[in-house]
Amino acid sequence: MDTAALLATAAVFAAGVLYWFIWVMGSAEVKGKRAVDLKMGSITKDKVQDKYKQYWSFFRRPKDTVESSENVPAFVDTFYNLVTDIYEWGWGQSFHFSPSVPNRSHRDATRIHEERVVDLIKARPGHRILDVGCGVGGPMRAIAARSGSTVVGITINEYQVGRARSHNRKAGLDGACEVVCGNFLQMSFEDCSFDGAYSIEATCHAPRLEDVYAEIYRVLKPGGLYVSYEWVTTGLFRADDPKHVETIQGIERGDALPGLRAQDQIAGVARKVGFEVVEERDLALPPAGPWWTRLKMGRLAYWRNHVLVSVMTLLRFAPKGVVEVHEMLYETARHLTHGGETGIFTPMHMVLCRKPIDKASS
Ligand SMILES: C=C(CC[C@@H](C)[C@H]1CC[C@H]2C3=CC[C@H]4[C@H](C)[C@@H](O)CC[C@]4(C)[C@H]3CC[C@]12C)C(C)C
Ligand SMILES: C[S@@+](CC[C@H](N)C(=O)[O-])C[C@H]1O[C@@H](n2cnc3c(N)ncnc32)[C@H](O)[C@@H]1O
Repeated sequence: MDTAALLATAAVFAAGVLYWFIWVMGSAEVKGKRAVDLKMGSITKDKVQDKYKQYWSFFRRPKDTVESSENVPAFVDTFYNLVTDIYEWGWGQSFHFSPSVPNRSHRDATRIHEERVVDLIKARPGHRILDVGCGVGGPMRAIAARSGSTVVGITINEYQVGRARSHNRKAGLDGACEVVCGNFLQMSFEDCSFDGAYSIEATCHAPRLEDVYAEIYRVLKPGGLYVSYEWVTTGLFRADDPKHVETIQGIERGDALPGLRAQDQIAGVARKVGFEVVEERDLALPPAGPWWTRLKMGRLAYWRNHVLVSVMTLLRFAPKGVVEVHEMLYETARHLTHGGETGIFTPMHMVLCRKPIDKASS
């Protein structure tokens, strides 16, 4: 091949890559995602690698030390600085799973799973509802819109607060949705100040579940309902099966969890802090459609995203650590899928609780 032909081939190839790059970004924008905006939360380029290493060294430390429990909220905050943009970009504004629904889109299935909360806690106009661990507010907006209630969300991550407020404004729901930055283990809200509360796949980050449940109990009005979708191991999990252990530890490490609890512990914790348990059920069990199929179907997209984040890192649109964080999430998706397929793990063990009517705070 002579030089001219070589140059022409190279030019065609470069144009192809550029066209593909623009197409990927364009299609992501059409779906409402922000392909060019992988800033990694509030972390600057140079700090991403350090934070990422810090995150891993934390999760490799021996478990159950008092010191690590105290540090959990700070590391969870670091984790969300690392993953929030990728989550939003690759999953949407709701950071949770949902049972798949035949002939319905992921978006619909997500909304259905969120709106179920409205019926469970009987949220209605005039109510003030607490969203414990609100992320960037996908569930909050769906629940406020559906119920006519006012929803107040709390998240430990400052970056998510900004994202959630901006989404609330764009959705015209900033009058109905409020977002505060804080630790759900020590909330600044008044005793008995909420008519209802919910947490969607968030309390799994608490080192001791009783601490967050006790706080929710405190801020609920007597008679108020609280529902939680909990991440737990099921009765099928065998601690003496190395593959089970690898999967569960993979889920814990890749999702910043201090340790998954067993399904049969949840109601006991709720009762211990004073709640009446109204209902308890794994929403992932049949006839519910599998929640993990959405993760499985994304293999091609993961590869595309990997190329995209690599190119963006190369062009310095994204900080260095993004590629590694993306790889870590890919690995986590594998563990989550295995957890779902084997049935040893569920992200939607639902527990519905009531604060007894004759009790004031604590
Ligand atoms: C409740 C929690 C988060 C649950 C899920 C929202 C996220 C768990 C794993 C995440 C993802 C895994 C693979 C990513 C993929 C490699 C990337 O290309 C696009 C984004 C992913 C699909 C990402 C999206 C969010 C999750 C599904 C935990 C933290 C308690
Ligand atoms: C997986 S996300 C779920 C977000 C939201 N519920 C949703 O479904 O989109 C978990 C959320 O819990 C929040 N969180 C974890 N630990 C927290 C803590 N100690 N205090 C406040 N928020 C916390 C995280 O910041 C994040 O917003």
